[in-house]
Amino acid sequence: MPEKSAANQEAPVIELRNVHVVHKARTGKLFRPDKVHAVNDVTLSVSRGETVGIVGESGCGKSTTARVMVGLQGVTDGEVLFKGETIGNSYAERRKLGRSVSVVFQDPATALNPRMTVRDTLLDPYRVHGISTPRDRLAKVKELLELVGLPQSALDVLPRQISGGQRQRVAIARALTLEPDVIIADEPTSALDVSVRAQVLNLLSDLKERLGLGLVFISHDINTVRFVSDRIGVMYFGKLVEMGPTDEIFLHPKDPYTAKLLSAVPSLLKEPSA
Ligand SMILES: Nc1ncnc2c1ncn2[C@@H]1O[C@H](COP(=O)(O)OP(=O)(O)OP(=O)(O)O)[C@@H](O)[C@H]1O
Repeated sequence: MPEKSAANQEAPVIELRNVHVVHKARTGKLFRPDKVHAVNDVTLSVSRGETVGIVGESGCGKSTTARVMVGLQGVTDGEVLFKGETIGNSYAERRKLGRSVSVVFQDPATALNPRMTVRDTLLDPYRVHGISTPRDRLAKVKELLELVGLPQSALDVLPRQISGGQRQRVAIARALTLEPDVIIADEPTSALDVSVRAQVLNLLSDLKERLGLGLVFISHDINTVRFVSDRIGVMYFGKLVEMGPTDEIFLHPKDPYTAKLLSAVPSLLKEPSA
C-alpha cells in the first residue's frame, strides 16, 4: 500500500455542521419519550493526519455521531460535508463517504463473519468494488496482514481460531482495504483483554502516522482517548459540550461535565506528557 503524506492543506475529510439526529424511541418500556435526541447540534471536523477523540458516557450519542460520519445514518437537521462538499441525506449520497471513511467496531467477534476465513474477509471489499485482478488482490491482502502485524499463516483461519486481539487486527486490516482517508474506531478496545488493549491502540496510532490517516477514536474512557488523541470532543446528552486540544481539555476544562469526567482520573495522570 503506498504511504500517504500527512500534509493537510485541503478541506477536512469529514465535517459535521450543526448536526441533529432524532431517533424514534425503541419500544418496550413504559414512560419513555417517543423521541430520542441522540445528536444535538454537533459541529466537528476530521482531517487526514489527526486523531480526534470523542468521549462521553454510554448513551450520550457517540455511536450515532460515528454512524453519521461513515454515512450509515442520515441526519434530522444540519449539514454533512465530505472533502468540502455538502452531501445529501439520501442513502445514495451518504454512500459517497463509504470508501473514504471506514469503521472499526467494538467487538470483532460480531463484526467479522464467523464463516469467512481471514483471506475471504479481506478479499471481499476488493471483489465487491471490482478492484484489481485476483492475483493483485491477494498481494494487497498479504501486505495488509503484514501492516497489522499478523503472520501470513493467518490467511486461512476462521475468526474463532484466533484471539480477540488478533481478530481486532483483522477488523483493522479490513477497514484499510479500500485505502480510506479516515478510520473511525468505536470503542475498539473495550471488548478486548486488558493485556492486549495497549497493543491495539498502538497499532491504530502507528497506522495513522504511517499512512497519514485521520483517526476518530471513540470511548467512554477519557484516559484511553487522551492516549491517542490530538483533539478531544466531550459529549453529554447528545451535545458536544467541549472540543479542544487534548492537553487543553485536561489542564483547563471549560465545561463542568468535562471537569467531572476528569475528577475521576488519578491526579498523576492529569499532568501533560513531556
Ligand atoms: N436506532 C436507534 N433507534 C432508537 N434509539 C436509538 C437508536 N440508536 C441509538 N439510540 C438511542 O440514542 C441515544 C444515543 O445512543 P448512542 O448509541 O449513539 O450512544 P453511545 O454514546 O454510543 O452509547 P454506547 O456507548 O452505549 O453505545 C441512546 O439513548 C440510544 O438508546
